[in-house]
Amino acid sequence: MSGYVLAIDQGTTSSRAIVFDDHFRVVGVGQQEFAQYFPRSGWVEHDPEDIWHSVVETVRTALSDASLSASDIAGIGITNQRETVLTWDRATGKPIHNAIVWQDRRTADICRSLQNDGAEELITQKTGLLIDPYFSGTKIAWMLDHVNGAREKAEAGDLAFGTIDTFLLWRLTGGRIHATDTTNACRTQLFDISANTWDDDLLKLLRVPRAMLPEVKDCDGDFGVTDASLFGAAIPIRGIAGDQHAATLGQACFEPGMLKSTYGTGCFAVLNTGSERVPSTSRLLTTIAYRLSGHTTYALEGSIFVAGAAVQWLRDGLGVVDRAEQTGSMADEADDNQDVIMVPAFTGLGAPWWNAEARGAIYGLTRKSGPKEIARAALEATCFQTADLLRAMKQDFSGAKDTVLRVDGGMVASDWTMQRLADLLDAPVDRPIVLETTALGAAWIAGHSAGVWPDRHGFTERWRLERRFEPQMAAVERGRRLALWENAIRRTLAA
Ligand SMILES: Nc1ncnc2c1ncn2[C@@H]1O[C@H](COP(=O)(O)OP(=O)(O)O)[C@@H](O)[C@H]1O
Ligand SMILES: O=P(O)(O)OC[C@H](O)CO
Repeated sequence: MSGYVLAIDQGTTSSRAIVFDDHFRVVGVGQQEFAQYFPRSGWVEHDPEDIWHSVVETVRTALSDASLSASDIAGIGITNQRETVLTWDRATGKPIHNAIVWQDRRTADICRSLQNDGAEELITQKTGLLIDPYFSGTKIAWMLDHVNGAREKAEAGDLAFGTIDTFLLWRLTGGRIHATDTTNACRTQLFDISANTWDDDLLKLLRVPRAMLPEVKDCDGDFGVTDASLFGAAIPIRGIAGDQHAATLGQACFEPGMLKSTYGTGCFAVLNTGSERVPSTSRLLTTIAYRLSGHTTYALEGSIFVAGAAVQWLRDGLGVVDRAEQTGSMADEADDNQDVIMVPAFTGLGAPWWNAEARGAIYGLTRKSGPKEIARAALEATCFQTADLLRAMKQDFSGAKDTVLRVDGGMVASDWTMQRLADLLDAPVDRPIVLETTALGAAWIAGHSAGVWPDRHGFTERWRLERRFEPQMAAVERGRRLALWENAIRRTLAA
């Protein structure tokens, strides 16, 4: 059988399909951005049909870019933006509402009342998560309560719930398979990460009918085959993982203490903690890193909602840049005597603060401040937030002490940001040659599960460093800047 594997990477702002050969080289790519809908302040939606069409079209583009046909592909791996919620009619396959995206804050009130009812302990004990609108549970309840007749239909088993992977799987298999994997399930707030099952107490608490839930499989489970009419031949679907979990695998973070951070729309740092759950005392998430062939590996995760999204805002909101890559040279030229600090809490603050109501702020503006200082502040905010996460990880897990950070995602193209990251973390930052690590991780699951790619040891040997960024900033300056950030965070939380 051929060693070609296709990864579908369905992200927050774009869908990508990438064909890899058996040397893990990219041989074909398709990519499409799609519309973001902001119907009200703090609400974020996607049109499910946009997502579906972008996936089908990018797969076709990637195949033709690679000069391959569907029958040349040994397996598909799906990876996706997590927590985003979809519900569709089982009979027609039609979604009952737009997808409610992970960034969406509309369920802040439901979360507050869960908190007031003292539900957090149960949720954290079973799921490793906290109460925040970020997760899927309250979003599903909102959809069932706000679409006419939805709750009754869901209880009767006529509606299906799914995160993006599940929706794509349903459509790709012509409505034959309703399933997800453990990494996507574990972000819903409905899944017991120790027992590896949906949990009745949580379903009751969040008012989600069991009849609408998908079957949960290991990441390397058998997810059926694509409908032959879509790409010209049926392709086996041999792997699924949420994007941050796939990136953890793509970065070959197989050993406890290994850490990766992905800088896309948001930033998600995942620290492998091995086969035991490690509870967090610093308000990080305990989550499933991956589950392969019946064995669960756990992780601590720090989730930041705005990273590259702040750069997008400079481009699309403020209009001070035409292209994201201009921000690096602007930051380089910014005035060193101005301490402009941005807290990009556009949709609240994630780890370790978890404040759904916080909103963005810029501090330290003077009459001399301009686009360059603001661009630097946007890039540096991502580094400051990562420093908060790393500090929390070191508190929670002794194996994180001398950790090197492996980075990936669109924003790591910025040398300025990576150097500032190493400076503020006071730790080395490693950027690999293959930056499509999310897609590569999904491809590895599928390739290995299909029997055409090597095991984790063979895969690890082939991980290649492109550049290491070593810390260069003087300790006094690092301390001064981190203090400026702490002050800015304190004022934002108090506002
Ligand atoms: N050179 C750059 N400097 C800073 N930010 C960048 C650069 N290139 C891309 N980005 C940011 O990276 C993000 C895109 O990364 P990507 O991994 O594709 O995101 P996602 O998977 O969330 O859709 C965008 O928010 C963009 O603003
Ligand atoms: O699409 P990304 O890369 O911003 O990732 C989104 C995350 O999975 C949300 O938890």
